[in-house]
Amino acid sequence: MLAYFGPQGTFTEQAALGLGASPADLVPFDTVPAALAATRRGEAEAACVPVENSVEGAVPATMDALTEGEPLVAVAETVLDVRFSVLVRPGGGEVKTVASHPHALAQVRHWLAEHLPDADVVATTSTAAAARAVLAGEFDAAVSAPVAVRHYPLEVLATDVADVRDAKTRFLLLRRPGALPAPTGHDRTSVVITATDRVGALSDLLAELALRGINLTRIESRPTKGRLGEYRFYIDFDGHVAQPRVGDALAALRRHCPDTRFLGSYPKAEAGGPTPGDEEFVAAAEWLAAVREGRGA
Ligand SMILES: O=C(O)C(=O)C[C@]1(C(=O)O)C=C[C@@H](O)C=C1
Repeated sequence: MLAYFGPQGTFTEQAALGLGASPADLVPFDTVPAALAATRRGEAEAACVPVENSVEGAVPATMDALTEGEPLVAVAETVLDVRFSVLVRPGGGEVKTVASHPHALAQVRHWLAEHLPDADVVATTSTAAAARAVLAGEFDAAVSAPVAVRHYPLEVLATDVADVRDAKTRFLLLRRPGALPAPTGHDRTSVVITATDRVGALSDLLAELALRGINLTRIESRPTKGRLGEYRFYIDFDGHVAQPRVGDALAALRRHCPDTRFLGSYPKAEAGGPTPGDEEFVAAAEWLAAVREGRGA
């Protein structure tokens, strides 16, 4: 069973299918924490959840759920283009209320102001939950994934709705810790670190990556929910932990901050340049071994 952030017809369902899940294996959960909890309990083999959007940024529910509870690690990612359809009940009258996931609403703010200026905007747990609620008569219109209309007998009021062209959302496939995906040469590593409160703490962490020629691809912070001013940093960087330079960097991060959680090394969805090779790291380790054994200098 593969858990995903549902119900049927979410972007996340499409992401899970794009990652090779078979439709018969997919089981929807109404929230990201619920999909991850089913995976932690072993009821689901893996969970597919949204992690960040190019317009609205990180999905806080996913970030928090990744640090609360037993560790899960990402084994794959995928990126989807995000454009919405606005769905209404067939023959439905005036649109007085429009519903969707907060991330979706944030991506169509201008469109709503122009086309449905008088409608009340209501947040739902997901874009597909909004479509389901429109069908049930709770709201008049839903901002949904285009595929939602295949699952819910609604009418399409508008297609291709997006304030920002080329908006994209990134999704992760997460499992309980186990064998890591093999390095491909185009990988990403994710960690979450609770930085200690001292001068230069974050700069020291980032320097460990820079010193080893590792490209930082994302950094986000979330409060620890403990003391005001105490943060967790979600850091993504190029490379796979199996590579000497990346493994070295990860150990250094862990030395700085014992509260470091590994969130996975997995192939990148979008091809970038290959991660720099590790030849000089391997050569230096061999040289050091020789020095220690009295074979070299
Ligand atoms: O509600 C959905 O359809 C989702 O899969 C969630 C989500 C998100 O969390 O950003 C995914 C893609 C879109 O950016 C809007 C909503």
